[in-house]
Amino acid sequence: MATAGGGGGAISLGEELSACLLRSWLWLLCPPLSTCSLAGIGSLHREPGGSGHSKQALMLGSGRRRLLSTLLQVQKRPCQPCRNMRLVQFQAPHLEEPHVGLESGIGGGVVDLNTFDPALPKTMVQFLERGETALSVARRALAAQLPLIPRSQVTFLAPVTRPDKVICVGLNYADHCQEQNVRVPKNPIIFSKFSSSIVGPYDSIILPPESKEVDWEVEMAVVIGKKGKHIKATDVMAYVAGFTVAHDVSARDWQMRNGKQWLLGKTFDTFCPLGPALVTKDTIADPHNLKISCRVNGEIVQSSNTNQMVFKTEDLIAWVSQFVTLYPGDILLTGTPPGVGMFRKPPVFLKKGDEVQCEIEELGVIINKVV
Ligand SMILES: O=C([O-])CC(=O)C(=O)O
Repeated sequence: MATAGGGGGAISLGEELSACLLRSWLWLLCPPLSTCSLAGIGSLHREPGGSGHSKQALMLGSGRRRLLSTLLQVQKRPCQPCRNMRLVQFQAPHLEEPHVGLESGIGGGVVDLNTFDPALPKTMVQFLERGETALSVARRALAAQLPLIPRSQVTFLAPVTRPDKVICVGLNYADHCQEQNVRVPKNPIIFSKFSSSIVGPYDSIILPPESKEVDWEVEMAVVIGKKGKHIKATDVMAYVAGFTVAHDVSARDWQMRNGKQWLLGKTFDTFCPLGPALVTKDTIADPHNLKISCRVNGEIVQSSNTNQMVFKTEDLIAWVSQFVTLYPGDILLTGTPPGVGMFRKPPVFLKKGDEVQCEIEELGVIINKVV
């Protein structure tokens, strides 16, 4: 599993891409080895005659050995899906203010897009407002041999801060409806969080003294890329910038008070960790077929797939945009799978010292300590 920290080496994103291309090439030559991390290949290289894999390594011809050596020089840590475009907002000690960047794969270092092109805006909302112009700069940066800022020097902010809206969807997994004995809704159930609840992917969740029942909810979030109203389901993807991981932290006691308006229970400060990256839609194979999970103190509490969503991104955005204009940077949380604390027997709630990891395949993992 990907980790939040992990040292970024002094390699460039271009080199990392080359490693991926070389690895694909290696797959053609030697399929079983290509599924190992490059670090793994390193150990195969050093330990001939050990495991079955090592024997395979020994059997390689000189051409393949040269290829392996090249790979080892290029990168010695696992190569995560590095063709994703992973837009981030980050801060680093040498910067006066946060910048927009590219995360070089899950757990990798960061390319500073504002250094690559000083004309680019420094916030994601403004970056998205520039549309294709900004995205094409990011694409050029992805393809270039740019230096990476090591991950150890980077503080990640949420990929979007202060959007116009954070829209949420309730009861969007049939089995989450089942665990609370309610019917699957006929139309999406929409509520919201204030944007002040957004925090970064590794920031703390602050337990409010006003609540005794704070619960977890992993969710996939959609990030809007273009202004739109009355968007047809068939046109929705043209309005989507990409996807990220969200945690819809929920104070159950307050969710059910206040005339049963969910807002207060959902919008305490720090109740919307997001990130680490906005993965652009064109670089994800299928956002509606991704494993999604939540761990509390290392133990899996939610485990599902986004293919279980009742209403998919197209239906949700078509529905919501009947009522409100969507703007670049708006966030839509798409609902949580079963396994929340409130419906356990007995119920379980978050307490100080807990650590929650929300993970979605291809998108990444956010890790938030409860304080
Ligand atoms: O269970 C809730 O509180 C509703 C909700 O946010 C969801 O289903 O994702």
